[in-house]
Parts: sequence; C-alpha cells; structure tokens
Amino acid sequence: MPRDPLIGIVGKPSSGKSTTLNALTDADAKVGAFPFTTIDPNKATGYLQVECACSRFGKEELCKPNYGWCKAGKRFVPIMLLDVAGLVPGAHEGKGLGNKFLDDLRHADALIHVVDVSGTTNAEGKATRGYDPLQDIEWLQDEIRRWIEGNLLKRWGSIVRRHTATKSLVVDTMQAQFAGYGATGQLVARAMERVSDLPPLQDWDNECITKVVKAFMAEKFPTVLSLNKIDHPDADKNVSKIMLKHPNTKAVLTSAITEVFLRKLSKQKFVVYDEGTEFVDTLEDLGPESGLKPLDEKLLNRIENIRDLVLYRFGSTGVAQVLKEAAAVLDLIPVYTVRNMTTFTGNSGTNVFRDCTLIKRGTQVGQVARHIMGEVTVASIEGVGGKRVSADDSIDVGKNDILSFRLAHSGGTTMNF
Ligand SMILES: Nc1nc2c(ncn2[C@@H]2O[C@H](COP(=O)(O)OP(=O)(O)OP(=O)(O)O)[C@@H](O)[C@H]2O)c(=O)[nH]1
Repeated sequence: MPRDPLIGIVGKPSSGKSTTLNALTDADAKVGAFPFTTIDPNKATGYLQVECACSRFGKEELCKPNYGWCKAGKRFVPIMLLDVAGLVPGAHEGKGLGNKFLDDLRHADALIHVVDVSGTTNAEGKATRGYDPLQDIEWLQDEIRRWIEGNLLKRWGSIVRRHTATKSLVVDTMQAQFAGYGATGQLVARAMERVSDLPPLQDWDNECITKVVKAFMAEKFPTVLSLNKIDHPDADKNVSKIMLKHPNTKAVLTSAITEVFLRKLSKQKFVVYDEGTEFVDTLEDLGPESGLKPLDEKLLNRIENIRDLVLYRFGSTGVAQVLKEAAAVLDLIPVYTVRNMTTFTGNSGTNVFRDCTLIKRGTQVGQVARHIMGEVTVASIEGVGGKRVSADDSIDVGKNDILSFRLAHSGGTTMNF
C-alpha cells in the first residue's frame, strides 16, 4: 500500500452509508487544509481516533496537528474514505451502477459494509418488514466474487496458454491477472498461500478458480461489518443471527443516525458529547456554568432513549469504532515525523507532533521515509532520545513511530525533515 490508505464504504441502498459517511467525515473542529494529493467527488476525509504520541510525553497542551486535531491526547487523524454507492444484486451484470460501482471498488484497501440490521429494507433498499439482513452480507460478497471471476473466466483460455508457454509460476500468472485491482505481488502471494492443494493451473476447474478468487478477496478487500440501525427494536435478533453465521468476521454494532444527531446537538451547544464514547451531558447534568442551552421535553426524552437503547447498551454509537476496526484490519498505526527529537516540534514554533501518517505496522523505516517524502536519499534517521535508527528497522506502536529524517541534499549538505 504505497499510497494513502483508502477505506471503501459499501452497502445496499438505504442501509445508512451516507449517514455513516456524514458521521465519519463531519469534523467537529475546523481543521487544516486537505492532506491528500488527489480529491474526487466520491472521496471524503474521515477522522480516525488514535491515542496521540503527545500523551506519552505529557505534551497534550502543545499538540496542534497540521491535519486533523488532537483533544487531550485523543488524536483525530485524517483517513480517506470512498463512497462506493449503487450496489444492488446483479451489479456484476451491470445492474444499478454495476460496473461503475465495481470499478470504484478496486481502489479500496478495506471495506466497511454497512448492513441495515433493522430488517426494514429489502435487497434493493425498498421499505419492507422482517427482511433477513444475513442475505445482504452474502450477496454483496457474491457480487464482488462474480465480478472478479467473470473477468478471469473471459480470458481463461489465453491465461492458461501463456502460463504454460512461459513456464511461469502460478503466483506470477495470478499477479498479472490481479494487478488491475491494485494488488501488489506480496498481496497475491499471501492470497495464494491461503489456498492449498491446488492442481497445476492448466487443470483448474471452476471450483478452483472460485477458491482462488475468494482467497484474493480476503486479502484485497478485508471487510468490517457495520451492523447499522441497532436503535431499531428488530435489530437484536438479526444481529445474533449474523454473529452466529459469521463468527470470524469483524463486526461493529452502529447507529449512524444517533451519531449524526448527537454531533448536531453538540455543535448547537445543547449537549456535551464525547465522540466515540457513551457520554452525553445536558444542561440538567452539568448545570448553568456549562453554558449549554436548555432542551425541550421532547428532545430530553429522545436523549434518554438514546442513552438507554444505544449508548449504555452498546457503549457508544459504534461509528468511530467501525473506522478503528477498518484501520486495524489493515494494521495501520500512526507514525510521527518531527524535526527536533528533543522538543518534538517542527522547524519553528512550540507545537509538537504536527505531522502524523498512517502506515502499516512492521513497515521498514526506510520505506516510511519513501512513503512520506517520495524517492529521497536519507542520510540518517533519529528516534526518541536521539537514538540512531536503521532504515531496516521496523515500526510498531511505541517503537520507531516517532522519527526524524536527515536527507542527503543534492549539494552534498544535509537537511532535516
Ligand atoms: N433507525 C435508524 N435509521 C437510520 C440509521 N442510519 C441511517 N438511517 C436511515 O436510513 C435511511 C437511509 O439512510 P442513508 O444514509 O441515506 O442510506 P444510504 O445507504 O446512503 O442510501 P443510498 O443513498 O440510497 O445508497 C435514512 O432514512 C436514514 O435516516 C440508524 O442508525 N438508525
């Protein structure tokens, strides 16, 4: 994943994708300019909550990120989200937005599948009652699989001929086929490791191809389920069914509408709401010194319901959590680049940890430099305490995740980054 990670939000119509996207992207504080190089209409910036390095050094007061923001050691790091709208059953045959949907999807590194667990919308998103949302999980995976499989099968004859003529390794042949989905050689190799005891490629039948495609999907599109609309009375039984059927799939219970509602009230100064937590306080809770505005009876009741049905039962609205899980399946961790390893500041000023990038755990420090700065020659790398760090060292939370790069300058001198 040499570029910025991209999380795709998928789901059938009316499952709550837009509401989820609103909840994830609606920044509470006004934040810095857009950090990503490209921006197109279906991309949006979400904010991933991480524990900021400033809290390790008691420097919360001085933390002022260039992008996103930091509140008492809880940092909101920008992460790109992709709204993949228009998926309906039959998309692989061109239904709905069909191929457009699938084409968009290839850019995603992980998926958040928003599932309406209230059972009040059918597969096309039309209002109904008692619909079984288990079906949505299955048909969505099925659509993606049939799309990839369809693309493979169209060319299977020539793939096999070329493979045998060039005496290629299976992994190389499949790498060439899957490259169009933005898959690296390593990713395809990992996918092929998932499928054992395959016959030689020229003897693969449809069953073998399905197996390979499923393994590829597991690597290319790791998915987190956002079991949405948990505020609905029918949600409980559907959630249990899904959990039973998919015990190994990451799933988070969400109420996107609640998150949007609480943020709105918070912005309008009716409540204090700590995003991602169960805590919401009103004027009644905090008293007049809080500066909060009074709520009418109806809104007070609604907040009471939200506490009972969502916050206290599930611990939060789940929306912040679902993004955390998506970052976790990609194993992304925050890496901080600073110029001054003693003060953790940038070139000038007193603000600390201004730059933070999300990078896969275990990445080598040299690759981190290239990821952040492009093809540069690094003269030396320093870690916390002035410790020299090698380009081959790897990163983890609390290990080589605060770095200062000295670059070899073309004129022979060096410059700090
Ligand atoms: N009860 C409940 N309703 C929700 C929740 N999230 C979204 N909704 C409602 O579900 C409906 C569909 O939500 P959207 O966010 O527009 O769904 P979508 O998936 O973006 O739909 P399309 O734009 O058609 O693809 C709206 O009426 C939302 O208010 C939730 O957590 N609970």
